[in-house]
Amino acid sequence: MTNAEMAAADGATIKSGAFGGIVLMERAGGAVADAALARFAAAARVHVLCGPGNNGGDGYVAARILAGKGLSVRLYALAPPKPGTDAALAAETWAGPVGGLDAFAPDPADLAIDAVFGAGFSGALPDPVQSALARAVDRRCPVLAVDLPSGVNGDTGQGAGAVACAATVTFYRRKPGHLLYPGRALCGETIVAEIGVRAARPTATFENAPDLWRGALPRPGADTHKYARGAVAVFSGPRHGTGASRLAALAAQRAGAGAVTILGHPNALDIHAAHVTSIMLRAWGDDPMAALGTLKGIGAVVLGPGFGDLPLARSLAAAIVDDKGPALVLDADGITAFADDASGLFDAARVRDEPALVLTPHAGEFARLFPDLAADAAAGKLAMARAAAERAGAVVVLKGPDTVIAAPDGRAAVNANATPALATAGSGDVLAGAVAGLAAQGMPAFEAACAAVWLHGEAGRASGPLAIAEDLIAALPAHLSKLV
Ligand SMILES: NC(=O)C1=CN([C@@H]2O[C@H](COP(=O)(O)OP(=O)(O)OC[C@H]3O[C@@H](n4cnc5c(N)ncnc54)[C@H](O)[C@@H]3O)[C@@H](O)[C@H]2O)[C@@H](O)CC1
Ligand SMILES: Nc1ncnc2c1ncn2[C@@H]1O[C@H](COP(=O)(O)OP(=O)(O)O)[C@@H](O)[C@H]1O
Ligand SMILES: [K+]
Repeated sequence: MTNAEMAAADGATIKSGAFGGIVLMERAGGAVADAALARFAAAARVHVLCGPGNNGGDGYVAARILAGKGLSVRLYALAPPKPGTDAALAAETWAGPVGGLDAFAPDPADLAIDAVFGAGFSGALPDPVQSALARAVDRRCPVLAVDLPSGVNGDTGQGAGAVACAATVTFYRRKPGHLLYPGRALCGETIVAEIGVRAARPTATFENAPDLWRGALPRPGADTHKYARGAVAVFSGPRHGTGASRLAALAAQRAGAGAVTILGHPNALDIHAAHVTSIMLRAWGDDPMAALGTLKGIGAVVLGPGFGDLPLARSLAAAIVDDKGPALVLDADGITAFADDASGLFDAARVRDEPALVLTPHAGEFARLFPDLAADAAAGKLAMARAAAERAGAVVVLKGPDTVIAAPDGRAAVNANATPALATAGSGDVLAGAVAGLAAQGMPAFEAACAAVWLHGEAGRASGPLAIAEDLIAALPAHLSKLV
């Protein structure tokens, strides 16, 4: 849930009359105290740092409960809570002294509870907060964050001045800032406490996980045949650049596509012929555009990996999208080909009722295609991908350690199962092929992209830290077959 979605859920829960905000705050503070007792019961002292908002309110509650359990608790406030708020009510229940943040002097055997800022924070961390948090790090005192490490923006994961916490207790649902970097790394272990919030309405933001797309996975009927099981075409690069397209083609097969064809110049196909067996090869001869005539019956096309010829990539992609042809996964050179002007491609893509274009940029490619969106770094990766998807009429897979998948209808998922094992040449080609393989089997583009990103992450985990792209392909089916 984004901050706004969470605030709406909190508000709706309170408005429903079941219980007031102070009850939610008591439960939130109680969950923080539980986490402190479960993980840091041996702490010599517990230092609770409180801000002026409701995040601070949770801190006052936790401090009271922990003191009641016999722990040695000290409390420091950046500023008193605003009168009339739940936080002010919570602060009244704290009977002990309240120091300023400058009095906070932690030791390694202590625990610090960071209840300075949570979902309501934006902008830059005030100096006294930054220096207090830095003291905890310098003094090797573990920090337990309430909702978010102070300074981390719940919507973007950005957090200048925020420090790495041992654990973070958040409420009801994780926020994008718990999954997007650097926030994800700063949170440490993330604990989600229920506290009784009820969702106001369906949300559009998800952690990418099988529940989101399992129902759309292809399940071939008994009467299927190889073309009905999904036909994919992959455009080859030139003679000395065939590997990337082969990786994509193999990944499409391993994602279950029944018939995969590599299209290319005869020179390039000679090289492919020495490598592949069940993949079909089709030469385009002197007129590459004639290859488009062979796309009849094809469900999804991959264009871009190792392709090389940017003007040709541009012509082919534009023709496929203009003709309302098969789903098109545009990757690598296919994206770069539209760096100067993608508006025609996007106009054609937006005409479709259901998105049939999938763009799979890494950050550098994204900046080529959407320079204005990339320039507004403060907006964060989630907002960037959403804006790009809407503009392009495409599913946008903005890759990286925290890949975001966004659809033109506003849905977006943040992926959290990838490991650095995926940072290996050809890994993106495998992903592009897997998206096409699933899309060709009839999965809607957003679900196909989410599923492929997740399966790619699982394949990386299963293949160990030294995986190469070929290993990822081999590891795709095990994870897919567990889900169908
Ligand atoms: N009913 C609710 O809404 C619940 C809220 N909860 C807690 O409430 C938190 C959200 O509370 P709030 O909305 O009050 O927000 P926060 O407590 O996160 O922060 C808001 C306060 O910080 C100030 N602030 C924001 N940015 C600042 C900056 N750059 N420099 C200096 N001051 C800044 C604001 O003026 C405001 O006083 C959640 O993170 C969670 O911990 C929980 O108690 C559960 C229930
Ligand atoms: N540090 C990382 N942690 C997790 N996943 C990563 C990391 N770095 C890259 N990836 C993933 O690896 C893939 C790399 O794709 P790409 O940059 O297109 O590489 P290539 O062009 O070599 O195939 C993407 O799916 C990306 O999300
Ligand atoms: K906090």
